[in-house]
Amino acid sequence: MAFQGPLYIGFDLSTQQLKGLVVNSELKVVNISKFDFDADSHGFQIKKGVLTNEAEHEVFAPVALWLQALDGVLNGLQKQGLDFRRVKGISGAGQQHGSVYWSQDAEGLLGNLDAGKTLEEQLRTAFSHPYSPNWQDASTQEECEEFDAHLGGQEQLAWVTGSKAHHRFTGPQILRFQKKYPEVYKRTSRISLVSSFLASILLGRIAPLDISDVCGMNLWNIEKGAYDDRLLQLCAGTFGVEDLKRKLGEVPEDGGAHLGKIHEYFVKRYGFSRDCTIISSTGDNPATILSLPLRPSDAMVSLGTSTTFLMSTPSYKPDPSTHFFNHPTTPGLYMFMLCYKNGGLAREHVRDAINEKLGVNKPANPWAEFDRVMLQTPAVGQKMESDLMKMGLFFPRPEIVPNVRSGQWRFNYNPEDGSLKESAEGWNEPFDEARAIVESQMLSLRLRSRGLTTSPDDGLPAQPRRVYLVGGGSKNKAIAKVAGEVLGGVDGVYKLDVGDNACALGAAYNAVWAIERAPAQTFEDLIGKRWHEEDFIEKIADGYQKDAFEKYGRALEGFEKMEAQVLKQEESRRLANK
Ligand SMILES: Nc1ncnc2c1ncn2[C@@H]1O[C@H](COP(=O)(O)OP(=O)(O)O)[C@@H](O)[C@H]1O
Ligand SMILES: O=C(CO)[C@@H](O)[C@H](O)COP(=O)(O)O
Repeated sequence: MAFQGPLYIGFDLSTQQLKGLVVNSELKVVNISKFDFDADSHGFQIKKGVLTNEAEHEVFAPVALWLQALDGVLNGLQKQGLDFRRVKGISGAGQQHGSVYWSQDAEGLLGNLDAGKTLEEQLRTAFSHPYSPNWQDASTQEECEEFDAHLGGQEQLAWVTGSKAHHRFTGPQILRFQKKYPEVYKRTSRISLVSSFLASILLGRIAPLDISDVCGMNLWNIEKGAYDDRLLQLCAGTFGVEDLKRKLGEVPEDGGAHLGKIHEYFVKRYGFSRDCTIISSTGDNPATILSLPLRPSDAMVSLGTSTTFLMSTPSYKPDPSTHFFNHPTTPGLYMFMLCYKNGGLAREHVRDAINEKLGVNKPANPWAEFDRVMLQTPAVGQKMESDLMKMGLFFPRPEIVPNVRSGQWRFNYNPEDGSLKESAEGWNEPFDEARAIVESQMLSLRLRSRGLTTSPDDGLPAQPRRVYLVGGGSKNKAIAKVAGEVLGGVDGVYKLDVGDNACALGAAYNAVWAIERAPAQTFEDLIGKRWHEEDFIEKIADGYQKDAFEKYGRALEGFEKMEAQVLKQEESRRLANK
């Protein structure tokens, strides 16, 4: 008879889909089920998982969509024959910063779910507001300015909360919500993050916020390990700090906290055991660093809808252009993060323009031409050393780092004399843009992470030891090749065997650790002992190559100047339009 040991589910509630991934105690993946929001949902006018109100730069997602998706994923696992009785623990990961506003009826409805109905059918009135502001939202410029000013400046806010104010961060979002919909805010009984929303549904009562994900709000004082009352005061306005504290609830210190047993709904409808434990759910990026025993010298690049760069580090060095979060499982460690809005969708724009120009219609692999053209294009578009370097910024959506409006900028840079000119002269559009967009994204990562990398060996420049690619784009070996040339990584560029499911895998590992750990055993220790590199990762590209790394080092100087010039131009434009 087959091994009948315990199983663990990790959910990933991201921008464009919900995934459920099942592992056993040996960390092997046994089932995956996916619900694609655009393709598989019904009744929502969403595009790429979200709705937009361009006039106010709002981006938001219908919460009911996620309820439909959760039943959808569980149905999918059931069809695959998963024996739900074996599932001992469930953890999850949610797209970061999004907030869910619960109505006064929420606790009653959650506690009395009827297994004969879908979640969507019975929880429609559990929300005081039907939408969750999405991380791509850019409607909170005014609120961000208030947050940054409140503690004396961006540096101070970054020092206290790990980040300066960002449009998508939940504190500025709640402040705007509270001002825009005061009556709804008043009627809101609780506020969840997307991660704790997911845990709440599984528990059948409102779950606490997670110790790492709470750092994505601009409200949590990382050093004190508590909400910062000054920031809560700003956020809550006339409604007061105590009311907001009640709405947000407690935050357990333990990222592997056992929140309680799964609700009867899931026992009756899907056949879960009553003994199945719900573990704290974290943010999608914190969960991603849990998909392997990451060392402080390694870097992860998540090529999802957003591009994120992640490191686990013992040093807390906050800066207005980066993010620090509490590590999701290990006190004393932090997660360093860079986050870009213009990741996968921006690359898709270039891909589609190339396919259109070439008259390629609905190809089996939509990335084939993008990859071919990118690999044929020389680094920074320089056919000869004496050519000018081509570089640009490609932002179909307003960007986070640097904080600029949507737009495209193309430049020519002369590394010999350091001169830089905004010009598309010599650019063969859209073909040169395939390499330029990937280089641009990678150069930005190298620029902003260099303070955290160290020299891996005598005589080698500071760089990551390994670069792990995860997320949808990690399937792409051409992108991996350019990533290695720009970022380095002496040990090479790797992808996880689970491909674009790293985030769900990290959540599942969190559940394994939370249930099976010995007293005081760390996540790294437990997962490290069970993790077999040869089974779980694949080297897909070389990392450090001296000549390429040095060339991109020269390009980096031009890139930094280019960003500064665009920011200056934009500032003048903004002032002129005031
Ligand atoms: N072969 C590929 N090459 C490059 N990018 C890809 C490829 N396959 C998928 N992607 C990108 O992956 C993105 C989705 O990534 P994923 O991690 O699944 O998304 P999410 O942000 O919802 O977690 C898509 O926007 C797409 O651009
Ligand atoms: O805003 C951030 C991180 O700060 C995003 O990374 C979101 O967490 C959404 O991620 P994906 O859906 O792209 O995985």
